Amino acid sequence: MIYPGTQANDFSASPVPYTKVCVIGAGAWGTALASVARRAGRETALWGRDQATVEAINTRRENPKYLPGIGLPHGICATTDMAEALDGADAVLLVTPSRTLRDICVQMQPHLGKNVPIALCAKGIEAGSGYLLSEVAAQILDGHQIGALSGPTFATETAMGHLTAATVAFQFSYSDRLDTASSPATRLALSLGSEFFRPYITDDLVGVEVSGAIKNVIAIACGMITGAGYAENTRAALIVRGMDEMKTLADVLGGRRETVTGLAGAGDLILTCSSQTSRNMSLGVQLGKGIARENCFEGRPVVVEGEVNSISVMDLARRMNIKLPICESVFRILHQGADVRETFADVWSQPIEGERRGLAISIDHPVAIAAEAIQ
Ligand SMILES: NC(=O)C1=CN([C@@H]2O[C@H](COP(=O)(O)OP(=O)(O)OC[C@H]3O[C@@H](n4cnc5c(N)ncnc54)[C@H](OP(=O)(O)O)[C@@H]3O)[C@@H](O)[C@H]2O)C=CC1
Ligand SMILES: O=C(CO)COP(=O)(O)O
Repeated sequence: MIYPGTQANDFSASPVPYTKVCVIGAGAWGTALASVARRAGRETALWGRDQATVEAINTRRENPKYLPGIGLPHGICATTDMAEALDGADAVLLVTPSRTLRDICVQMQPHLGKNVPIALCAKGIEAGSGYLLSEVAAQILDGHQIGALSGPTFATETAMGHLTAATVAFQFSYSDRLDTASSPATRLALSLGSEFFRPYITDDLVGVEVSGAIKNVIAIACGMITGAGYAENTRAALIVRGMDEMKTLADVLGGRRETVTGLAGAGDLILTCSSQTSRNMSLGVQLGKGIARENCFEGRPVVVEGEVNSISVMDLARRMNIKLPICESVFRILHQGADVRETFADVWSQPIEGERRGLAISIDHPVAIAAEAIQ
């Protein structure tokens, strides 16, 4: 039955998969996504700046630097030549860390085919400007549709072929079935989907990007309280209140709260706030135990997006005049030398408020009332 105001799927307007997917960035996630594209049957190019890594991928089907010991599928063409990688590509996945995005877009721009869509796979907000990554890319790559791919996706697991789901977000209209079929979200989902990888689609790019940027900061917070000896109840509370911070930022930037409850928000929080495979959670645990930053990860440089993004998220929150207490705590501990236990105790004793923000409830916390009564 078709209900009034709804439309049946129009299978006559079938989406067409892309022919050649180019992945920019041969780190852990870029290499895993190249495997996803290849396993889905796409012609797949992988651009990396490190000659030794590129050679190892082409000759040994392994990325020894970022995914040691994990076999890659046949047929990924890795190269250090940006022009060669992008030649003939009709879809691009951009997978270098968020701080490199502006530079990489500038490098890509002369070699991109007309109208080729770009899905951003890094998680973050630009430092200094407070722009979403899609805003940065749109400033440089005029004429290209910009979207995102995000979700609960540890690169090692995806590369090994463990079942993984993610969200592909490009702006389009759900109400127009032709638009839906031709949207890059639909076409990219079709291009990457396989028995190992299940993409979902959405038009809420802002909700997906905000979720990805904040979840890394919340994962650091969960690591910090775990390392400092708090229990599971506390971590669960932080995950859910962290999700509220995502909803609040998504709301003011024009995203949808419901997106935050999906794979890119709740899904990624559940994954990265529960496992020390997450670099963000792992950094938090080490800091919570009192290990100095320079000694975390045994001194190896490791991309921890939440570390720098705690600064950009707070800059954006101040500009939008909203409060994000957990993100602010992480910022104060990481960048202002605040103490882990004192900072989270402070969050815990804030005035009691409605679980959904905006409700007109604000009463002193019982801890504060009890302290006053004793005096
Ligand atoms: N790893 C994961 O499980 C997931 C990661 N992500 C996101 O993907 C993004 C990339 O992370 P990930 O792949 O894990 O990072 P890695 O640390 O594994 O790899 C980073 C890659 O970026 C390259 N790189 C660094 N700086 C530059 C630069 N200035 N110009 C060009 N290339 C550069 C590195 O090259 P080189 O080796 O030469 O330094 C390396 O290939 C992050 O935003 C992360 O949050 C998202 C989902 C899952
Ligand atoms: O984003 C990720 C999984 O979805 C990877 O998380 P980390 O960067 O914390 O390792």
